[in-house]
Amino acid sequence: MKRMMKLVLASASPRRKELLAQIGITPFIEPSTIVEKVTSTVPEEVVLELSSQKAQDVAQHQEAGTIVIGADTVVALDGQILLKPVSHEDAYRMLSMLQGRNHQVYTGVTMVSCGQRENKVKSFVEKTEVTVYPMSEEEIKAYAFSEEPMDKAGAYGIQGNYAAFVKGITGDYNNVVGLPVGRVYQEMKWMLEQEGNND
Ligand SMILES: Cc1cn([C@H]2C[C@H](O)[C@@H](COP(=O)(O)OP(=O)(O)OP(=O)(O)O)O2)c(=O)[nH]c1=O
Repeated sequence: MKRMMKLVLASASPRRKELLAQIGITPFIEPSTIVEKVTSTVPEEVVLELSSQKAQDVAQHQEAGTIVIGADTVVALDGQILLKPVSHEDAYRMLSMLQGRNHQVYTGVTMVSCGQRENKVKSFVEKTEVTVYPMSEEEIKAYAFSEEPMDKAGAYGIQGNYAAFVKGITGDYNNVVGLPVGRVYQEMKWMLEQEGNND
């Protein structure tokens, strides 16, 4: 990327930080403190709203020349949103619904480029289809009552033990883990090029 700028990741998710590190980007970490509120029940709209709230919240305190990235990931089954489980029983319920079926993972990303006078904002949604093998009662219970599901949308981590149950995916794997880094890089490059052209 041609210009030096400060990058802030408005996220407490260690996975998002690691995915950026994988492509050589070391962001400052400033998780947003907003109380997440949504006006929609459509997965694509929900992740856009939440990613925007997180990025805008953190962008308020930044100096010009900073880019803030906010992201939000949900799992959707037949259009119904599955967020993070609130308990192991809740994880068990979600995992029972997902086994033997296809579902979608949506990550919304909002990038705010902080300027002297105004901020520029770019948002997008990335979708990945995931097919899950049938799971036995014992497998669902063992996984649901492990620590892995608790901080993850849909109660699973494709990057962890749940890989044993993933038959296939269509789309970006990193999107399921919480950040479609390829698209983030491309969109950020485009954003900086546009700003360079306007200088
Ligand atoms: C489906 C799936 C989700 N996840 C994670 C990615 C996200 O961290 C989490 C969804 O929660 P989010 O609310 O998107 O993010 P977060 O609370 O972890 O972090 P922050 O709000 O501060 O940005 O689920 C996996 O790690 N693996 C998976 O396979």
